[in-house]
Amino acid sequence: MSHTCRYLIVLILAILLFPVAFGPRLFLSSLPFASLITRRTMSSSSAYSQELYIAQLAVQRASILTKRVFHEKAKGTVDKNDKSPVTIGDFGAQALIIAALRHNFPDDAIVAEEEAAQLRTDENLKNTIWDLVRSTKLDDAASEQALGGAIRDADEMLDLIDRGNSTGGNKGRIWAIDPIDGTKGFLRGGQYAVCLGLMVDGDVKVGVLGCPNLPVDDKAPLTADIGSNGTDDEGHGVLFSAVLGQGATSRPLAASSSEEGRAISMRSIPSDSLADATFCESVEAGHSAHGDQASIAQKLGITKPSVRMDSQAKYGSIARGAGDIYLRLPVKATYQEKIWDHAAGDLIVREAGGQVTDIHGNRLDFGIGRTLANNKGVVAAPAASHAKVLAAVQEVLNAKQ
Ligand SMILES: Nc1ncnc2c1ncn2[C@@H]1O[C@H](COP(=O)(O)OS(=O)(=O)O)[C@@H](OP(=O)(O)O)[C@H]1O
Ligand SMILES: [Mg+2]
Ligand SMILES: [Mg+2]
Ligand SMILES: [Mg+2]
Repeated sequence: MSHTCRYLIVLILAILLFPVAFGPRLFLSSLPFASLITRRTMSSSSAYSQELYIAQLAVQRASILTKRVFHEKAKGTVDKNDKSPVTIGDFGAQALIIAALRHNFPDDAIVAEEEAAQLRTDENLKNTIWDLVRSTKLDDAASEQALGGAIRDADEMLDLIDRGNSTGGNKGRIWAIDPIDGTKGFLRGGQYAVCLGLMVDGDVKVGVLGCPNLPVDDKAPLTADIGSNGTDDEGHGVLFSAVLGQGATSRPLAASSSEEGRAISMRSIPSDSLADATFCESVEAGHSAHGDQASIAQKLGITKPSVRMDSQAKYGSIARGAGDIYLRLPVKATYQEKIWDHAAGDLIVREAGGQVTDIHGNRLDFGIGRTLANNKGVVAAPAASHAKVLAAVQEVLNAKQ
């Protein structure tokens, strides 16, 4: 074998073995769009890793938009048919999340809270939202590219918002979006959450909650937070995530996508010492029955006052042990809870060691449409004490009949 031939063989072997010797991450990082490629390749080992990655980025980007609305804009509040408020932040965040999902998972169905009908007849409102949407981007260009980049024009934005009109069900892949959960809290400067969940055949597999006004610190004490906060300072903004069977995590909402989440878990409180527990409930008395909830707490020997906060921030807070129990007892027998108000939070709490059921003890059924028509109310607690909490719920409700 000639020298040249030997030299060529050594060179070819060196090229082939380089990635093995120095690790695929190093090799891939030398290619264009490196962070995107490494992220996709390296995280593909666990189930739903790509869905989680995109969902986290989409929620981060939408949260940037909602914070901009809070700080920079008149909120553009309009009343929906049911008299609940919706703001330019709700529409804009929904458009951005759906754009990211359509780019990455074009065949998936989407159930989202808002619709574009009002924007189609109000040019001013449409243009204000379009202005926000087209100018809201993630700082990191590779992450922005992973979400598919900019939406083409205002009309495409309206069509994207209306892509969230799936009827839901228990077949196939369906995303549930609440672009701003706790809109009233958002308007008050209190708690709100940007919520995204993926259901497959009716079962929630991935859940992500962006909570811009919760403390980053998982150990921060839970305080009733009914407004005037909206500080958005250094210590606020947390992203909760969970994948079925893989646990739940939290990380700063402003963190880069390469930052690993911290594992979170519910406090383990023995069912015979619930007196120390902290329970959370809605701020709005029209959304859950404060009186019944107070009676249940009393029955359980809970002495601390309830912590009232808006939105699925309640699920995130109990999942990281800042609180323990979330009670949402129906005010009106006819109200059907919406799947986007619970999908992400339900999974995050269960993956953190909790149990979530309705007042009858049934798991929430996300597979029958846009609402939880098979369920009434919500009872979320650490798995070991859920039965005791549920018994107290039923005693109080039965005594009323
Ligand atoms: N009557 C009734 N009963 C129960 N729930 C209702 C009711 N009406 C509205 N909603 C939904 O409540 C969502 C707000 O969540 P919370 O109740 O947890 O927060 S709040 O304290 O009331 O703001 C809120 O979500 P957003 O609209 O996304 O803010 C509503 O979907
Ligand atoms: Mg709403
Ligand atoms: Mg909601
Ligand atoms: Mg909402």
